[in-house]
Amino acid sequence: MTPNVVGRVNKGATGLAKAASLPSRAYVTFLAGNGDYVKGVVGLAKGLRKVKSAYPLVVAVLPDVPDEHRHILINQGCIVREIEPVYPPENQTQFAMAYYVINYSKLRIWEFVEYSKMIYLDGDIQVFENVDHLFDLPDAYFYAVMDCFCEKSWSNSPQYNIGYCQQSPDKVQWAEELGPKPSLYFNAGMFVFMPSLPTYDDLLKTLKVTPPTSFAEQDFLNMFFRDIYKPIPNIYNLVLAMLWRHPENVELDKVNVVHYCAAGSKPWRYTGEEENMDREDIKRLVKKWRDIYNDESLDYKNASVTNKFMPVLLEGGVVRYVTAPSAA
Ligand SMILES: O=c1ccn([C@@H]2O[C@H](COP(=O)(O)OP(=O)(O)O[C@H]3O[C@H](CO)[C@H](O)[C@H](O)[C@H]3O)[C@@H](O)[C@H]2O)c(=O)[nH]1
Ligand SMILES: O[C@H]1[C@H](O)[C@@H](O)[C@H](O)[C@@H](O)[C@H]1O
Ligand SMILES: [Mn+2]
Repeated sequence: MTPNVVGRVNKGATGLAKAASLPSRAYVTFLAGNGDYVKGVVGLAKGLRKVKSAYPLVVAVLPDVPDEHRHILINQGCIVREIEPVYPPENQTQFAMAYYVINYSKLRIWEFVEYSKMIYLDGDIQVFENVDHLFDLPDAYFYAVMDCFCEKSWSNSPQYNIGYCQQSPDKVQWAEELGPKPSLYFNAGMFVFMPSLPTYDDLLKTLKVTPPTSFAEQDFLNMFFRDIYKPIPNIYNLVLAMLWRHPENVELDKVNVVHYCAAGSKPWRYTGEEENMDREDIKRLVKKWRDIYNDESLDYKNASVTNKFMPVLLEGGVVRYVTAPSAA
């Protein structure tokens, strides 16, 4: 099989030949509905451009994303791919938090096998440093950042109830009477994975016989990839609650990727009124996101030619996206 191609092309034909031997890689995010998450994805596309990521951003959109939003994304250089929704087994959605049920559809990204490796990023994530090196992590593992159990969103869990968090496992010890200590648990807003049709089939088959739980596909992915999960440092997905729950574990100046997942922290609708939102560090991070979102020089149409993805026609008429040849 011809290897898939996405890569930085530096110089004309030599560059293309080189690109043809590169594995194909892309960032991928997920978009549902006609609300304002499209702003998050635009911010993310511009953030990836700002840090000169060599790989495109694929947006997996549900059918309910309006054309107008799809056009906004295409005009920002994104590759828009429609996916069908995935629902948990019938009549069982009450066990997952309603807001998260739609996230099961994220499982469709395992079908994107024209890419050999992808980095999934939620639409409420921003990248402040280039993290392309994460694509070079050894294959065959599932990489993500460990979550924190201290926010109210976890209040239905035994962890929250006894005050146990894997981020500070010595503060409150796991209570053995609750059963075996839970495996390491990741936040599913960011992960490095390898699309694969056998894995995709297995994911969907397993989902059919797995009762939904509070954090929907996040719980499911944690269960499914338990044996190959490798934690990576929290600089690759800073869950904002870490700033007030585990400040000793955070080196803010080293953080590459920020996840605006705390209640009230979405930068495109931030008011500062919710709990913890008037912190100086939060205000600074929201401003950093907004500066990128509002920076017109980062719009695809204004981006320098070396930082744009261009479709090229390869042998067999296959279209792949590569960055444009530099003018040099
Ligand atoms: O109306 C919506 C809601 C969500 N999303 C997409 O779904 C993602 C997940 O939603 P949130 O970012 O609002 O959720 P959280 O970060 O609080 O949720 C976390 O837990 C979820 C459990 O389902 C998912 O695993 C999610 O990736 C993980 O970051 C969004 O970023 C966005 O990409 C939309 O497009 N439209
Ligand atoms: O994915 C969820 C979500 O991001 C919540 O906002 C956060 O409190 C949880 O820790 C996390 O598991
Ligand atoms: Mn999120």
